[in-house]
Amino acid sequence: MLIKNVSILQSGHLVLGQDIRIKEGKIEQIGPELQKERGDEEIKGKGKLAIPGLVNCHTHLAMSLLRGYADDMELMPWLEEKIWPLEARLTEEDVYWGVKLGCLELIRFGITCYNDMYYFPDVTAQATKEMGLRGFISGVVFDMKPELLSQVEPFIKRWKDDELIRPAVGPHAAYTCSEETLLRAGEIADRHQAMVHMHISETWKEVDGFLLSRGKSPVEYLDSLGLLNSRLTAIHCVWLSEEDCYLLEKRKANVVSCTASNLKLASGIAPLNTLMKAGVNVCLGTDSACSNNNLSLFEDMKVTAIVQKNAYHTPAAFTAEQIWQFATENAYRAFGLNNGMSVGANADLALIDLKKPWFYPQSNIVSHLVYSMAGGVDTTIVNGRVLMQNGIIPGEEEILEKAQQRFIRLTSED
Ligand SMILES: C[C@H]1O[C@@H](n2cnc3c(N)ncnc32)[C@H](O)[C@@H]1O
Ligand SMILES: [Zn+2]
Repeated sequence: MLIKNVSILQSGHLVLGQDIRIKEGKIEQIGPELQKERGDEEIKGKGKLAIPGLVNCHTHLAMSLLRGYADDMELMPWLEEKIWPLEARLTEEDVYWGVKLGCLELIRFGITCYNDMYYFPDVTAQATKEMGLRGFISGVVFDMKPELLSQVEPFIKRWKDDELIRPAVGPHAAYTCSEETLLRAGEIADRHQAMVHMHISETWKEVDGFLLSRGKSPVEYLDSLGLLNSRLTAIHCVWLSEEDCYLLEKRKANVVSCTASNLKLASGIAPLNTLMKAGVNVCLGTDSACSNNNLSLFEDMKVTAIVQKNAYHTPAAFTAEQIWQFATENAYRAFGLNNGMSVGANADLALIDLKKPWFYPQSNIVSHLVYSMAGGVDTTIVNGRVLMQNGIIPGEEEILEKAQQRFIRLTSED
């Protein structure tokens, strides 16, 4: 495949007139006027910017079915009164179509890889594979459904050799898993060198509860169980002490901020500047479409930037370049992905139409991507396969209809 005459970013500057050759899922060559080889499919890149795909580092993709279902509530009543009762009725088919609906949205926002935690992880993995995205999929584990713990290792074994799916372990949170469950989840992950995906210190009530009952913050408690390491994605981390930040750095854990979701649930604002100063690898996730309520990292990049500036009382707290790194390079580091606009990297790319008013005047493009971007991308490619071209995703109509039907079935008993 040859993407012709496209613009790319080099050290933040726009370089026009580049061709990108993709072979066997990798970027093989980048440069001006590459020769078309026989059988090369050609994609017209004129007027477009090619970016390395974004990574959404925290999702519950199937919850796209519940968009708009429970707004304007705090986390625990939201979970206990609305979400968990409804999830008790979820079937595999609901998850299948919910994930596909979520994949459509990821593709439209130039996200080529995502980190998910949910029920029926085999179904999530299967639907993701059919949609063509790269996914780190964790089977959720908590004590409300004790059978989940024994299901996670067989799930990892079934998917561990897949090209695009990386199975992982998702202990839901320290407040929903016993010490025993957390230790078992950690052992399974260690045995398979799998990632661990966990909600940590999301609300003040959670942290306060741990300080009172154990005399430790959730981060300190999880460290005492050996769960903090470079294979951990610590989601939310809103209520951290400075000591927590340094401990996360010492253990090389990755922190994923879900700024919009945290704001919408009124959970608070994560101390990202303090984490950055401590040297922690910070990434971004949307959380689910039921608490965000979309899966756009462009929106989360902007919200994160402007909220952090206010939290630290200075617009200098974060630059557009730093925020852009959260959604790209930092995420690639967290998941060990060889992504980027370079030869040999995974051909996980998105093309963005630059002929839009929000990209003019064409000056500081990274600033435009973080602060001005509206709408979605034009074309999305994962592992060298085109998932959307010029805004068209094959099969989209059916997925939208099926998602509507599943939602009606799910909520008919409410
Ligand atoms: C995987 C499990 O996590 C729940 N879930 C969804 N969003 C959040 C959140 N912000 N915090 C904690 N749990 C959440 C899902 O509803 C599901 O029960
Ligand atoms: Zn979550």
